[in-house]
Amino acid sequence: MSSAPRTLAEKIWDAHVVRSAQGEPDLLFIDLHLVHEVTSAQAFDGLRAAGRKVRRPDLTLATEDHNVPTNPGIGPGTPIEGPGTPVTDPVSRIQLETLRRNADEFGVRLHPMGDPGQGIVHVIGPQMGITQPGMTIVCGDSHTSTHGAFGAIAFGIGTSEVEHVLATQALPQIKPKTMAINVEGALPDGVTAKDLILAIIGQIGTGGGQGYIVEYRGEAVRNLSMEGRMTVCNMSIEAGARAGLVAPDETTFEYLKGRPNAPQGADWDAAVEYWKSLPTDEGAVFDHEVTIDASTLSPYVTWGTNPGQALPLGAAVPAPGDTEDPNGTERALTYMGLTAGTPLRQIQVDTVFVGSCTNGRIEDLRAAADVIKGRQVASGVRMLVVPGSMQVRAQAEAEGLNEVFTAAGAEWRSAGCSMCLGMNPDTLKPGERSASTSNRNFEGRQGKGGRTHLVSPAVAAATAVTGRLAAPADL
Ligand SMILES: CC(C)[C@H](C(=O)O)[C@@H](O)C(=O)O
Ligand code: SF4
Repeated sequence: MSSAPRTLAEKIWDAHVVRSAQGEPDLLFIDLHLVHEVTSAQAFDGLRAAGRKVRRPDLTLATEDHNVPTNPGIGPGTPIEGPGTPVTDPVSRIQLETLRRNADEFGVRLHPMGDPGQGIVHVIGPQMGITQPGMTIVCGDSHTSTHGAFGAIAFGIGTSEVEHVLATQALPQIKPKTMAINVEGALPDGVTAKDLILAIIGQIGTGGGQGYIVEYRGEAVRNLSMEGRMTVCNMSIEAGARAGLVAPDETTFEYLKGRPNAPQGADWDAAVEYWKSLPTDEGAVFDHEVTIDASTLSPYVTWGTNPGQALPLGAAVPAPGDTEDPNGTERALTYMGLTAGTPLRQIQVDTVFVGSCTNGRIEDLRAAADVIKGRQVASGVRMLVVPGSMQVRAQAEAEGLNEVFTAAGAEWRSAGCSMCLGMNPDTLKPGERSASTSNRNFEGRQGKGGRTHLVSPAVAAATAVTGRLAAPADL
């Protein structure tokens, strides 16, 4: 092996190449394959048709997340069909039934709706300690980049690739280029990981990461919790990046230690020693570098229909002529029903959603609860708080956060993707406007005709109180 300095991404990549040939993609070994109901059915069909088995069921984990309703009463044994099922949409039911049949037939572990281990695929991996530094992780889901927060190469794949990984536990991949995003200085008080990633995408654009694995570096990133790092890595894909990662450090080890699937005893010590060898070497060269001054940031919100259309909350809706893409801005403003020059703080919402794989973890719920505690959701506003997993839900309940939310007039729900996207009953009606802690504000994302402003959990909670886009400092 060469002794030239390497980046974190290059080290993980090199350690997983099982076959490399000039002019061909590398064949990578995959350490963890996550599966959900939306992108797996055809892959299992393909295996069945070819008479193949799942090569490594021990490295494969499935959950139900996109199609599950989040009615408060859902628990172990809640049926997905028959009288009394909360699953009313036939397509959702078929997808859930199919995943259950496939998991059973192919011997894949599955956390079904209502199971205490169930949750959004990108929330349960980390919470189980199954997501670890140095790994290669794939899932038929673009936000697989979330797991990069642990110093893993984690990326979304298509359904034919899902089939390939199920059959072989390997995947041919062209090596992406490397980019460093250096976030220097400290985030000011009240500025969160979500604001940081919205600011980054606002700066580099939704195509800015295309062709790259991004490593987030610098003081502000080092100071983020694991939850915050997951929020940042989660949205790498919204900047077009193949993956996003953060070097493992004491924060990572502290988070993992003692989790059910984390190594133990001597194995733990050996793992930590290996993980400590992963960070980018002094002198390693990235193909591209971007520097962000954290101290200049403030709470960010989106005004348009892609995550790059983000501005500080103190700004106003831009005029088409003031942007690089006047036509795109014009179209976004029309869809969003906004007028150029309107201060963002004057935008009124009728729905607030706290949840998703971006901001549905315990720390996110704590941040929202902190703001809403002792206050009331504004009249005419509906606030949904949806834990990213049943375990997050249980923990939040143990901390009394559910009572904080319900006392404020918010709805406390069961775990799932929920209003992040319109694949389950939690949707916006045409023309409704949300402040949402999720990651995509595309046209129709939260329901046909729905309008989405992406925000942090703290901004979501403050917005619920005032009924207009607001930060906690405004209350
Ligand atoms: C349904 C799934 C394929 C999709 C994705 O890949 O990201 C979804 O999770 C999303 O967030 O849009
Ligand atoms: S929470 Fe949203 S972004 Fe995350 S996996 Fe579900 S639908 Fe995709």
